[in-house]
Amino acid sequence: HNTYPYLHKTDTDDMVPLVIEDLNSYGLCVLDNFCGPQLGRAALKELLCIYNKGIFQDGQLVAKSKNDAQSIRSDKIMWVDGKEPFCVNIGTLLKKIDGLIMRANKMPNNGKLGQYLINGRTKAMLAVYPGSGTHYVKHVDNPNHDGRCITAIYYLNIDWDVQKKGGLLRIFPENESNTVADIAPLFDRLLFFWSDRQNPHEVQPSYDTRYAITLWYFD
Ligand SMILES: O=C(O)CNC(=O)c1n[nH]c2ccccc2c1=O
Ligand SMILES: [Fe+2]
Repeated sequence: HNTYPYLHKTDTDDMVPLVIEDLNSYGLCVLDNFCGPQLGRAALKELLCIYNKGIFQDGQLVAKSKNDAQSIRSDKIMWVDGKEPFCVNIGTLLKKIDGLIMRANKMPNNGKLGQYLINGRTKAMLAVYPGSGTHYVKHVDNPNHDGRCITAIYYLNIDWDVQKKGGLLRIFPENESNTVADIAPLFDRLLFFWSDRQNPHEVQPSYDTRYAITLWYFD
């Protein structure tokens, strides 16, 4: 597989053209250094604090082992709206992502993005893959027109080395049969992709604890 030349270092202060260009060309967009290490680390700290309170939901049931007592659980999640007192920095991060998506959606000549009128989003889903091979099987986020049009994932993994820790997100764009998009879940990286059948994707087995915050935008 060859992979996409879509990786952007966002030193330019206006990311809107990048988002429009890449969503139209590749159906996905990767923005690095999205909000800077300060806010990124503050958001990670809040996520860790919530996670260590043990209030995340149990991980998804992936495979029942032989005896029912154990079952392999995968990603653990928790939904927040970002206004909670323990999510101040996560809330600031979410506002930045909302602002970018809304500006891109309103921009004239924004191609396919103009076909949507984004008028809301889900709460933020905090997701932790606890390592030891936890993964997410190949799937489509919105296979049956539930209204979600764009998936936004913000990664918080400092010093993440995919060679050692796995946890790669692999997207299989439907109209690119021999091309995949391999996205490492790097700290302060923001990813957008169309949520529908255009983008089947999988989270490959992770061998360290892997943190992400996901939003789905509705039209
Ligand atoms: O973390 C990633 O890189 C990609 N992650 C996903 O595609 C993904 N997609 N759909 C979900 C639904 C419920 C709980 C977790 C998930 C989830 O991690
Ligand atoms: Fe997904």
